Amino acid sequence: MNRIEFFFKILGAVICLLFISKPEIHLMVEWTLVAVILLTVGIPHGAIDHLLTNPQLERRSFTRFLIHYLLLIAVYSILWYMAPIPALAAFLLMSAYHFGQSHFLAQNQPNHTAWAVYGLRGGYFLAAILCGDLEATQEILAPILEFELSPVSRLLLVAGFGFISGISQLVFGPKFTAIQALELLVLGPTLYFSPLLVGFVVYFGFWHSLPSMLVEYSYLKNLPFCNSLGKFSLQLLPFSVISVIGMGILLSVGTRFLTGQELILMFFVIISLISFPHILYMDKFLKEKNQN
Ligand SMILES: CC1=C(/C=C/C(C)=C/C=C/C(C)=C/C=C/C=C(C)/C=C/C=C(C)/C=C/C2=C(C)CCCC2(C)C)C(C)(C)CCC1
Repeated sequence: MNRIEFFFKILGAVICLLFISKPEIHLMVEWTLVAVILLTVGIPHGAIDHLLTNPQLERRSFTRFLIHYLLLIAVYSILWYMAPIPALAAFLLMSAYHFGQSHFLAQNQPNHTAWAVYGLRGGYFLAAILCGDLEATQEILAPILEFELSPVSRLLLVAGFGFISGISQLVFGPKFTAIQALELLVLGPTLYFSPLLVGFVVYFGFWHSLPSMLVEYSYLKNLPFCNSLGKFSLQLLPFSVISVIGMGILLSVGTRFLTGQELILMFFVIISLISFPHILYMDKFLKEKNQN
């Protein structure tokens, strides 16, 4: 594991432990953490999908890429509008796969079983984040979905996911690394006991976005316009800024009509919209460049 990645994963674990041991930490600190991680790695890691498709895109192919990207966002927005529960289910399933994928960035995985191994691994960590602070998850989802889960069943659900995820890797590969075993045994419970947004943003930032961004950098760093960290960061900027401005406008319109919890749901819906094309492009990129 890269030293930068290692440092931020340790930092992430420390942040979670701090919030677990001092639940009275002010909500403002939690939101600042969310904002900092999203703005520095969360949003930018998806903002160079065009370069991953083809670093030397000509004008025509770039326009085709943009239209395709925006069409996918539009189709998924319609699904959210017409059928929010299936849209949510699709979001959870694709997030599980996408998050799981980033636990295997350095390993080759035979294609026909990869979806199960990735989906179960990401599903385990997502389940730990969502079930660990179920009250907060329920509050956010309340405008579209009401559900109950007893404390025992949530624990069984998360443990079951973790167990099947471990078994699936033992059966289908790739070979377990010490880090992966540690993540299954230590990261899962840590996320389970963390407050919802802290667990989510730490995992999303340091276990998904940062490692993905490092893979993107190592792919692009031989090209003249990306051959230093400064130039790479410049490439991340345009679409990150456009996305942040777009999200800001939508959320500030939302503040006029929506309650606090509804706004948080709206925020996740917006994230799901930009994540849909990103997940497809990233999957293609990783399969071609990294994972066979
Ligand atoms: C390129 C481009 C662009 C940009 C892009 C970007 C910037 C992207 C990004 C991307 C991204 C940034 C992605 C992300 C992803 C994420 C995810 C995948 C997530 C998931 C999550 C979840 C799953 C959640 C869950 C939950 C919680 C946590 C709580 C509450 C409840 C719920 C369930 C919601 C634009 C559009 C401008 C234009 C065109 C081109």
